[in-house]
Amino acid sequence: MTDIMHVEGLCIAFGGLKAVDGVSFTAKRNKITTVIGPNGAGKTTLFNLISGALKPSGGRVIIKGKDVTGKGPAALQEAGLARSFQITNLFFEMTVRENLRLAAQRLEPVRQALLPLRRHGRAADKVTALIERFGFAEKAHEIVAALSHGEQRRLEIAMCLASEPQVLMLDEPTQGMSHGDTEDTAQLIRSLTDEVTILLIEHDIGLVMSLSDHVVVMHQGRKLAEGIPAEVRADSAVQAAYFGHG
Ligand SMILES: Nc1ncnc2c1ncn2[C@@H]1O[C@H](COP(=O)(O)OP(=O)(O)OP(=O)(O)O)[C@@H](O)[C@H]1O
Repeated sequence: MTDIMHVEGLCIAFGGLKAVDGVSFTAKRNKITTVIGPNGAGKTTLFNLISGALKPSGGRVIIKGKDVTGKGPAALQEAGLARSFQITNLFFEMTVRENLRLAAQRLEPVRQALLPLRRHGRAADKVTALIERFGFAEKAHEIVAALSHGEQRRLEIAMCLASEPQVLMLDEPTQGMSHGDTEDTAQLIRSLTDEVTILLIEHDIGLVMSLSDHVVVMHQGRKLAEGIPAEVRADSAVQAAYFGHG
């Protein structure tokens, strides 16, 4: 089965404002689906509905055939969903390795949590693999506060992967990064699709075009268009609403 997540007719209103108004799309396994749209289009609210931070007033979220609509973040994590929160999940006074070790703790049996951290085992192996993959070998023992902003953002993504999710939601993962860091992070995100399905919010249109397999365009709470990057870019309604010309 290539579909891993179905979003069906999600809705929520704040007062009279329909922030997300009947949005549906499907995320394909091991692909990158990117949600774009002008400021206030409803992208973050859509992510909040999918990740369980907000309960929709209508519609459903199905992950691997299971209805997870309105379930809390813990149940969604159980269903295989992880969301990066722009470095707010990091412990700044702990080292890179310690942060990853905490994030990977979920892989250990519950009784293990009561014992001192083990040097070997599934969680420890995962941490070592992530340090390697994310290029932190030389910084594993540095405290997070000493890392650059780009490194902190990358560590946050690595932390999300530590619990071995199947769907990873990233909200503007390269925001505030230098050009070089953006390129490296884009390459890294692309490489992650061999193990995870990615759902992205991104404003940098160059990145959207080069990174996405599928693009969902939102405008005023609704889905305006979807398709492969070249298709949505050529769509006249998208050009008028998003690129500012038609
Ligand atoms: N908790 C809330 N209460 C009231 N209105 C809200 C709330 N959250 C979002 N909104 C409104 O819903 C609309 C959609 O906001 P949202 O943040 O989802 O848009 P966005 O596409 O993510 O925008 P941006 O690109 O600027 O982050 C906006 O008009 C916003 O003001």
